[in-house]
Amino acid sequence: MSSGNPVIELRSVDKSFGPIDVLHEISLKVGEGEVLCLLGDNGAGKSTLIKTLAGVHQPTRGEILMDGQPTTFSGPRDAQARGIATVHQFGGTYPLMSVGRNFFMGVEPTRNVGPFKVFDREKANRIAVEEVQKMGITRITDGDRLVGGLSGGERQSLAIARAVHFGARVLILDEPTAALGVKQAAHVLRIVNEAKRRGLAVIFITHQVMHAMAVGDHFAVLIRGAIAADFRKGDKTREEIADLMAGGESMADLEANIEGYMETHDGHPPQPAA
Ligand SMILES: Nc1ncnc2c1ncn2[C@@H]1O[C@H](COP(=O)(O)OP(=O)(O)OP(=O)(O)O)[C@@H](O)[C@H]1O
Repeated sequence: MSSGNPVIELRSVDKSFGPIDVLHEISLKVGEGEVLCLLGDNGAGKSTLIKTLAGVHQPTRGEILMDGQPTTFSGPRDAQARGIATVHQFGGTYPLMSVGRNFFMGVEPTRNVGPFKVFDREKANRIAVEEVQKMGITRITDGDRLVGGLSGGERQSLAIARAVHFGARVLILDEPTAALGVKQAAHVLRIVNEAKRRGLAVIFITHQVMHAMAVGDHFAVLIRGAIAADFRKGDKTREEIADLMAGGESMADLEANIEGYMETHDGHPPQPAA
C-alpha cells in the first residue's frame, strides 16, 4: 500500500515522436511497497511508457516526480543511478556467463594479486548466491553455474535480486511472466511480492490479467497510449479487466461469437480459401 509521497509519479505525461502522438496525458503514481500493474495489449504504448520512466525518452509534455520532486532524467544511466531498475522479459542476463558474473556485470568486485586487480570470483559468487537465495530462489546454489542453464523464471529472479541488491527503489518489470510456464511464473510472482515486502515501488507490465491480479495493489489499463481505466485491487473482476484490455469489447460477446461459429461449422476451424 502506498505510504506518504509516491516514490515515482507521472503527471499528465505526453510523448510524441515527430507528428506521432504515442502517450497521452499519462498520470500514475506508485508508493513504497506497492505494485502497480500496467495492463495493455500489443501496441498500447507500454514500451514507450517504460522507456520514458527509465530515462530513455524524455516526456514531450508533463512531468516526472521522484519523492514528490519534479525530476528530469538525462538518460538511462541517470535514471538507474537514481534507483530506477528495468528488468526485461528475458532478464537481461548473459547466458554464457556465470551467475556471479551476471550479478556483478559492470560493478565487478576485485582483489589484489601482486600489483594487479583481478575479478574476485569467490566473493561475486558468494554474494550472488546469497542474494538470490534470500529472494526465495533456493535452487541456485552455485555461482559458477552458467546463466544459460537456468530456467526462464530463475533468470528473471536473478535479474530482480540484482536490482534489489544494488539499491533499486523503483522496479519496472516488462512482461516478466510472458514466456513462462505456470510454475515458473509463480516463482517470479513470489519474487515480485518479496520486492514489494522490501519496500520497492514495483511497476509490473503485463497482458496476463491473472498474473496482475496475483500481485497488484493498483491497476492501470493502457489503450492507444492513454489510461483507459485506473482502479484498486478488488474493484473489478477478471472478466471486467479482460474486457477493458480488449478495448471495451466484451469477452463474453467474443466467446459467444466463437461458440456460434463452431456450432454452425460443425466444430471445425475456418478453412483456408482454395
Ligand atoms: N520511435 C517511434 N517513432 C514513431 N512511432 C513510435 C515510436 N515508438 C513507438 N511508436 C509507436 O507507438 C505505438 C506504441 O508503441 P509501443 O512499442 O510503446 O507499444 P507496446 O504497448 O509496447 O507494444 P508491444 O507490446 O507490441 O511492444 C505504436 O503504434 C508504435 O508504432
